[in-house]
Amino acid sequence: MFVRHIIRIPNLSRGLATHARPLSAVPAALRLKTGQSFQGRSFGAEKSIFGETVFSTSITSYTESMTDPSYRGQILVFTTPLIGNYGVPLNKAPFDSQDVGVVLESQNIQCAAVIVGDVAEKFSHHAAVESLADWCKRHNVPGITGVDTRAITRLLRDQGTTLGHVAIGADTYLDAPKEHEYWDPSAENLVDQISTKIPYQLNPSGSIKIAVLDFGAKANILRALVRRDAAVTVFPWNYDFNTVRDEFDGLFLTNGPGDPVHCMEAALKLRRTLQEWSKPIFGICMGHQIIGMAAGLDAYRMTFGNRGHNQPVLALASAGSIKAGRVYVTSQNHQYALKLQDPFPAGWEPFFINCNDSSVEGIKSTVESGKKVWGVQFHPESAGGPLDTIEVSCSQSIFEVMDTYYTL
Ligand SMILES: NC(=O)CC[C@H](N)C(=O)O
Repeated sequence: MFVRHIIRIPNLSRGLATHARPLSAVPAALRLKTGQSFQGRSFGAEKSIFGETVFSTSITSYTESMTDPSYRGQILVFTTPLIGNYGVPLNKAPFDSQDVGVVLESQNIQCAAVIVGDVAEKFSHHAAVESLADWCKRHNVPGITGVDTRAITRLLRDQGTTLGHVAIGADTYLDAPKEHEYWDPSAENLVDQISTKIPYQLNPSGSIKIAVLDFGAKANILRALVRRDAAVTVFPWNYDFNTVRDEFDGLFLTNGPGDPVHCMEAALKLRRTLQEWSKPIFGICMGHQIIGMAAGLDAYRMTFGNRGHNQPVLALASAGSIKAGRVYVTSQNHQYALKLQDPFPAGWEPFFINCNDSSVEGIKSTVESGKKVWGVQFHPESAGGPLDTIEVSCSQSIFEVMDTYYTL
């Protein structure tokens, strides 16, 4: 009996530590436009790139963060020292009417590069099929390991998000780029590069019809809608929803990369929707910023933004299962925020506020306005991140907006 039991143990071998290919000793350096430089070793693609250097305080979910389209153009520094220890899963789900066909947040790695203190050369997870280094190599994304990410983070916290150059191999011996050579992703309309070009549908036989404006949607946002049996139609970010709005029960605006000012066109179209349409509208992150701009609020660039899965937000109003005065721990990834102005535009009120920096974390239409509109700066759909707001906040997404304000 005992022997038989032991013989079965190899079934568990997928969960045991797996050795990835040993890392190369190719030198690598992160050079910041402000002059500082950090030397380390290359992993992933041996290719030098430019980008905007940001840090994330998330402890897990490097695979979800790296495939989140909102990280496009960014050099992502992880403050957690050991990254890669559970490898990378096969990023494929059945591509059918229910799903966009991935298990992570999009098909590709979206960030421009990753910077880690110590990349794991061994990985261990039952779903892992490759190492972080091999995954980066396959996607032509460079990484640097062996740098003091704490020092980089302290710098970025003081001087703000900074343009950077990831130099690999021979490039590390060359002079740092001149100031004007640094590429600034926020000057481009990144949303236009990533948004779907043509409308498509998920779960067409769903019981409630939701239109989604795609600014660079994380897959889990679409899954969250389908899971609640929505028939989801995903439109390009600048599609004029006003031309089809009679066919829908609700409108959802997704997350997305870059400066929201490039999407002013969408905010202006939404302004008309807000004036003429009274069905529920809900937005996450970029979607929330677009709703705010349509309502007449300004968006501004924060010093270093908020990226991580441990951001506390205070609810200022009660609505649905949200209780005023409660703090919720949330997942975030943003550089811009809506300006807290006093008074708020007529018919609107702040909904959540960040406990660390007092930035606006949510807005909503007032009950008196008769509208049913919410936006949250954080990611209630939480992939990755704490599940706190999945249960208790507006993460019930547009459905909770609907439940809160009217019965379907
Ligand atoms: N995750 C997002 O949607 C981010 C929104 C916007 N690109 C920002 O950085 O603030």
